[in-house]
Amino acid sequence: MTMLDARSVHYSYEHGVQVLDDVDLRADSGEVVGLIGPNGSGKSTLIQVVFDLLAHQSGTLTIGGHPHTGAAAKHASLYLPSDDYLPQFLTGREYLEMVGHLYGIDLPDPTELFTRFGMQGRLDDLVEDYSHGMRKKTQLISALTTRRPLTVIDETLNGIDVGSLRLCENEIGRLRDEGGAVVLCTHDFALLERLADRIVFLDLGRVVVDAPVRALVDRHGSLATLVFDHLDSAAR
Ligand SMILES: Nc1ncnc2c1ncn2[C@@H]1O[C@H](COP(=O)(O)OP(=O)(O)OP(=O)(O)O)[C@@H](O)[C@H]1O
Repeated sequence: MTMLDARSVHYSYEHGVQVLDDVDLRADSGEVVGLIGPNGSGKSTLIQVVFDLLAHQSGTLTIGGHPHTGAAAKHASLYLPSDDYLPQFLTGREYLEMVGHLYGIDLPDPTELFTRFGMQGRLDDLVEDYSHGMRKKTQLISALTTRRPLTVIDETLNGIDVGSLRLCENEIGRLRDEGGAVVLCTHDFALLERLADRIVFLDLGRVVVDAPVRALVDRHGSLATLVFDHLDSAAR
């Protein structure tokens, strides 16, 4: 089933420059899609349009078959932003409970995940005392406990230690194996070669590649080479 279906999306910020130009982004159940592109290519803008954080201007967007602006779409999806913002006045446990309330679900006890992510004993500390990496990991734990049909992770994996990254890879793989759709926006191409099924490569607000990872690696040798070749090419 197609969990995310964004078609012909255009977006311009107020100054009028077009940032997204006829962009399609699809993610199916049981699929990890890697969203890549140079700085400023429009990845975060696209994700924010998908999550109705920026008002959609043209194109069609559905999540789980529902219009992306409606409650059913919002209930089916979770977005982890690139920043590490969490409410400072809550503990990690309270934050996760709040996320559970927002979705109307009882989340499993996060103690074990906190321990596995190297944060044992910190669940009842205020978020304001967490390091940057701990905040990122708390955001990730919210995704791993709410287990929405669509999870979009915008550079949330940057800045976490290598052991936690390994754990995340395994857990995102498990989400996918259980039928979840995951969109992973990252500059970590090695991670995507290990984890992603398909790559969507945005450049200057347009999709320049949408293909299975295996085929791309077979053709170019690596995702990095694919990107370098494109950036050096006259086609740009
Ligand atoms: N709030 C805003 N107002 C005006 N222009 C913006 C705004 N946010 C982003 N842009 C512009 O939109 C373009 C796309 O930015 P966006 O953040 O979507 O790119 P990105 O691919 O996510 O980049 P990065 O890899 O650096 O995170 C850039 O030219 C950026 O300057």
